[in-house]
Amino acid sequence: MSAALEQLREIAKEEADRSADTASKSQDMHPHDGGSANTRAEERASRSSEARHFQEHTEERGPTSEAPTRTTERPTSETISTVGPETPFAAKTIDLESGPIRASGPGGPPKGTDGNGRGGGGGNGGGFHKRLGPVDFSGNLREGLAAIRHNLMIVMVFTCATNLLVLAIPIYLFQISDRVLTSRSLDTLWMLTVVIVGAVVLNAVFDAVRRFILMRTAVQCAAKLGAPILSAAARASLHSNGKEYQTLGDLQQMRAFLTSGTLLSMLDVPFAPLFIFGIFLVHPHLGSIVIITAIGLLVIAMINQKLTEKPFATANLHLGRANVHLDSMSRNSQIINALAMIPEAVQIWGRDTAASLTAQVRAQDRNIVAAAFSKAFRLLTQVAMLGWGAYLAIQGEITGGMVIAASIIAGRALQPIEGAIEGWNQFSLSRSAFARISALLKASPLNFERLVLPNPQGRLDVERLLYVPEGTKRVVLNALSFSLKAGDSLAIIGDSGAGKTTLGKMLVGSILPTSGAVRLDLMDLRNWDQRQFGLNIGYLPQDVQLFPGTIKDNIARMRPEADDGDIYEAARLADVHEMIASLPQGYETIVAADGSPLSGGQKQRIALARAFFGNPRLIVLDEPNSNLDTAGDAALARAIEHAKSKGITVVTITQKPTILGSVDKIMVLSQGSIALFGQRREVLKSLAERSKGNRLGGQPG
Ligand SMILES: Nc1ncnc2c1ncn2[C@@H]1O[C@H](COP(=O)(O)OP(=O)(O)OP(=O)(O)O)[C@@H](O)[C@H]1O
Repeated sequence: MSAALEQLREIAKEEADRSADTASKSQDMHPHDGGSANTRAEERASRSSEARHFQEHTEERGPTSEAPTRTTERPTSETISTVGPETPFAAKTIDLESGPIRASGPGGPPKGTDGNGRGGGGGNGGGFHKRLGPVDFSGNLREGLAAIRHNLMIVMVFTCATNLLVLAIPIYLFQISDRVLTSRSLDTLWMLTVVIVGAVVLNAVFDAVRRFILMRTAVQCAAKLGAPILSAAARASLHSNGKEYQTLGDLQQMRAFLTSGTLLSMLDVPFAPLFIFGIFLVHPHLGSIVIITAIGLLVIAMINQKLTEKPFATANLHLGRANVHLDSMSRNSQIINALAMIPEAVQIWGRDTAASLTAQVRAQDRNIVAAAFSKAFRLLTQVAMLGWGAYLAIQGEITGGMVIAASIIAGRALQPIEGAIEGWNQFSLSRSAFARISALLKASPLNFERLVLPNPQGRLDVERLLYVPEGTKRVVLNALSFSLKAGDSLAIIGDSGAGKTTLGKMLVGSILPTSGAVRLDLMDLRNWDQRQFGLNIGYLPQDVQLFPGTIKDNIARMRPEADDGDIYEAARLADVHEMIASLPQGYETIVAADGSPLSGGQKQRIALARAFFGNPRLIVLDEPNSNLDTAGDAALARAIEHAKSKGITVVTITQKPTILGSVDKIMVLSQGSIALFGQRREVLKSLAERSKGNRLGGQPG
């Protein structure tokens, strides 16, 4: 056991002596206090017999390494909790009394409920939270798709018009060479010219209109799906390393595709057969030349796709790594500068960037060669069309005007085919991007609307909690079971790596157990409406991060509609008002992403106020005093007292013994299992006895 625990045992011993003293004094002082004195004596007797039983039980079982098993048994005051594998302490639940509680008192909703189903900030344990409106990401996706489809249909009408109008030029050329030049009629020339100019202008306008519509469609799509994607990604990242956030990049990819030339080419492709059919009507030989060219272009594109697929994938992989590294550099810029790590950091980024660029160059080289081939192939087609057309004209099978018109129409038929083929890669990337967006939005647990429950009172039940991180075989938390009544305060202590932080995260639902359950007011955290749950809890993580913004914003959890009174109340509850008042800009002090200009301890205390904001019913504080001085420690103790007086359930994870004086219960966690759990005095006494026993036995603690 660590020095910290040794220190704890000393405190425990002192506390045990003190309490024994007080008990005997109180007995002396109330010799005739019949009923209550007897009851207290009985209680003590029962506790000491329980302690003996605990000792015997421990000796019988000794340390075990049994695998965690699931049970439906609920912990009661008599329940003895599971013993963890090879724990230095035998496990014993000294006090797990906690009966079911009612969500609201008999006389209607408790204080703090406005009776209208609102409450937002938590209220005084009753009432219903304010809904933000139903979340329906699948609906958002459907709406986004419907908007795209609707706009694409309008664009298709304009595409149809532009494809017909594009025939104006070949028809003009055909008419000039075969009619105007032979008849030498200026009137016909004027009339034709006026009609064609009108057609060309109209064509340009229609083309612009369809581009306008596509551009707005892309914006509409991003506006409709951006927020749902970010919300769903934030939720999904709970189970991963945050890769879901990249789905926002997928939306960018989709947006780029919607405004790209590739989409326009694809919309034009259905008209290509019509043009080719027209050329066949002019002469089957010319039509065949166009068909052969289209097939040739397709073959070149397929070969290109095959040759560039791998290097493009490699380039993206390395680019992703370089970006991750860049992100980490920007977050750790201070340490990079302080430890003179800039050359190494740049070198790591440079290695991935160079690998990405090398692969890109390889892919682009092949792309350029393929593009040159298709361009040459298309130009040679024009030559073939004109040459073979001239031959056919000499043979008298077609006119000169027909040759020129067929050549222009061939160009128009091949252009979208070539564009679509060239952009196929972009199309397939966008299709995969859309599939990822769709999967993320449809599978998001935020879609499932939960029953709106009364705001919790703060009862916490942890049942057979097992946590084995994904991809590992390490049992971090092993069959933990305990209960806290609303308003209880618990300190979790234990060696470094015992699993305290992991348990804290599980109590606030930021990681989910492999099996077992954490229940707030009897409801499994997984079944709480997430917003309602978040509004009713407070959490101070070990690694405190503040958001860029004012202190006021940070305490109010960045809620723009937060009430000034609630912010002050949170600061007062966390005992930080005085500290904030001493800052030159007070609550309006702007905090940067790295927390400056606040010190580590000040940051921690602002985060404490954030945890208290909105009158939560459960607060989990992970090492809240790791950066605090004596004054900060005292303020924290007062904050816990405030919370107790407000009936807030507080769980404090700590390595420092100073906080123990302010809590009702203590849990000693060892190697992922509960070694001791119970009323503060009992646990401290037990620790003291153990320490004494170990000293007498000459064993190390
Ligand atoms: N995702 C994970 N993958 C693998 N191991 C993990 C994971 N999360 C936690 N652990 C391991 O579980 C153990 C408990 O970690 P945890 O952070 O909960 O300890 P702790 O008691 O809070 O320690 P400290 O007091 O030093 O903060 C550690 O050994 C840690 O390496």
